[in-house]
Amino acid sequence: MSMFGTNEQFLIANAERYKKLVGIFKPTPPAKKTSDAPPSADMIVSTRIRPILEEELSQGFPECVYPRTDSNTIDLHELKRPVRGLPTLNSSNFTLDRVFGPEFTTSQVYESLVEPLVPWAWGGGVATLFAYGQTGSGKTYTVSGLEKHVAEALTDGSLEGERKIYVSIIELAGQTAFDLLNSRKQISVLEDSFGTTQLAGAFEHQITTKPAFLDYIEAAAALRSTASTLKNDTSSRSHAICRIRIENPSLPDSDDGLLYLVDLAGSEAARDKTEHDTTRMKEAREINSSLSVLKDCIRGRALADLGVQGGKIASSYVPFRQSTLTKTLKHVFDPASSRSCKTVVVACVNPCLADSNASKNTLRYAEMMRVIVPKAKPAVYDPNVPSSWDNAQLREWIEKNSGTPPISAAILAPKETGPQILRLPVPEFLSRCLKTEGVSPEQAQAFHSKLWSLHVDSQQQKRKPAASGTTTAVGAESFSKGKQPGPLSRLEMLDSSADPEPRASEIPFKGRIRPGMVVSWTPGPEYSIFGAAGSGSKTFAVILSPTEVVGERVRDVKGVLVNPPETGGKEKRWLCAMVTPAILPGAYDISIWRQAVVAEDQMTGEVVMEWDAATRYYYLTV
Ligand SMILES: Nc1ncnc2c1ncn2[C@@H]1O[C@H](COP(=O)(O)OP(=O)(O)OP(=O)(O)O)[C@@H](O)[C@H]1O
Repeated sequence: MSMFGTNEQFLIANAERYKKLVGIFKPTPPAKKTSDAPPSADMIVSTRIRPILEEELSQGFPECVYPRTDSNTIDLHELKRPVRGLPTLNSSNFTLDRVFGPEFTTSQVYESLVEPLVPWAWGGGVATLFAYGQTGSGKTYTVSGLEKHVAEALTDGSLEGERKIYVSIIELAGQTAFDLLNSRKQISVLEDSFGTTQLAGAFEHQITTKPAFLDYIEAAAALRSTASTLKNDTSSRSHAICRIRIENPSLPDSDDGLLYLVDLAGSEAARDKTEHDTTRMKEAREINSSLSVLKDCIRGRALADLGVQGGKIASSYVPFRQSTLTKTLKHVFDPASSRSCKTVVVACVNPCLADSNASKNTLRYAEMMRVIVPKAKPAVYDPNVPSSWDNAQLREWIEKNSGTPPISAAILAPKETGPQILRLPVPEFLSRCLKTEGVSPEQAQAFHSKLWSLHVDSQQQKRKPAASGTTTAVGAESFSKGKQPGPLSRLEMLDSSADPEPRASEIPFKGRIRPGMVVSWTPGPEYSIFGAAGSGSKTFAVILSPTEVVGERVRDVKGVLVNPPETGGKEKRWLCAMVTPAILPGAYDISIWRQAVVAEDQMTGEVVMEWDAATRYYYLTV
């Protein structure tokens, strides 16, 4: 009996005819939508086709994928078995941002895709590489090779400044995670009540030299493959996540840089794995669903980033809570973390004709992940719209607006345009400012806020219908002058947290606290995490009600009773909903179900927030 199934026998028997048909194949142009527009600069979807292996060649299978030499399009040919007559060719093509054929080395792939991610993470950004594809398509080969190059780049002293580097490597199978740098100990992926994903129990190891780094990478790989042999090939059915955290000791308050290298679970079972027991099928379903959520998250995040860059804000939804994988990668996907991200996807393809179906699915999935930048008309220069500035215009603005001493524009923006400087990770922006002699961290921070508030204002202006006038809180302004609200301002009032009381500003805010008022507050130790989270140090909350009217069993976000029976305190306390920073710097969300108890003593002032229907976020009104 042959070791091959009927389809494989058919392919081997018709290999010569197949090759002849491929030889005379006339390529058709790829679909317009995918080939014309430029890809997003911060999101690259590529494919790597591994060489056909000796074993596959000796079995007599031809190759099925053919990169075109003049474009990023790949042709994939299958042999169709007709009801009668000779087999015919069934061809499809796929266009991606970059294509690496079998002749490309891992070094070349690194230079093209990953090298730019390293200084990005070093500067405080978030960078992620995902490799996925069918079992045996070269994911591990690719990721482990790339990890070695990353280890080299991070430790060879070529990057500027001092950093502390920490690495952790975990494996994720379904809902379960294992620490690959701690004897594969099981750890838990939890999202605490503050929305922070915790890899409870995962070790982080500080790295100072390349050999130490490589030792960790190898130890993790060895552990993964031993576990795999013992447990029936688990490696291809789990995700491996190598997380490198980069701390900048000179900016202790800034976000750490993050570089993730992710070797994803095989997208489908290999051809020769036939045992489809229920556990296996359940696993396969889980993997498929996590890969599908991942695709939506990658696309959603890339679209949201395009919006930040000054383009039209695409309505995008990032369903990162829907799978453990994307929850673990919360920093990459959470729209509430306004971090600058770069993402690279490598779709690994096995070129063997017998696996053409899996390869087709891999390439199709890759194509779906691609985000095409809509062809925009070049922005017309406007001094109040940072996203319309070229490098010279940006530099001029920096020199004039950065205070004393003026921040060197040549150091802050050697070649960046307005949209590019807005995308720069905040720590990198601040580090560059601090290179000008005499500039203090406060000046750098204030200057960053100045640029961003100009940007956010210009975006709001663009979205405001002309009739509604200025962006100031109309309610507050007209009432404080003692005017009765006109029909227009009453309408706007409904979108603003401004006090409806005409002479509100004459009364200190603590004398007129009411549901819906937004206050700034300094969280006590019990909610200290709110102070640390988000952009900047300000924390805001929306008043819901006095605590004493709340039922006895109601609990806050920490699980603490809001109105315990034994309270006899005189201090006035209010139940509040948290205000959390949204993806656009300067924009906020109200987390109505994330509630905290705020004592009046902790409140430092009223702030006015305004709802913007176009972006679906709240903004502070000055
Ligand atoms: N670019 C390449 N050049 C040479 N050999 C390669 C290349 N890519 C992969 N291989 C070889 O192909 C085989 C399968 O690769 P690899 O183990 O990386 O696949 P995988 O997708 O990670 O599989 P799994 O999901 O089962 O872990 C290995 O023997 C590997 O050495």
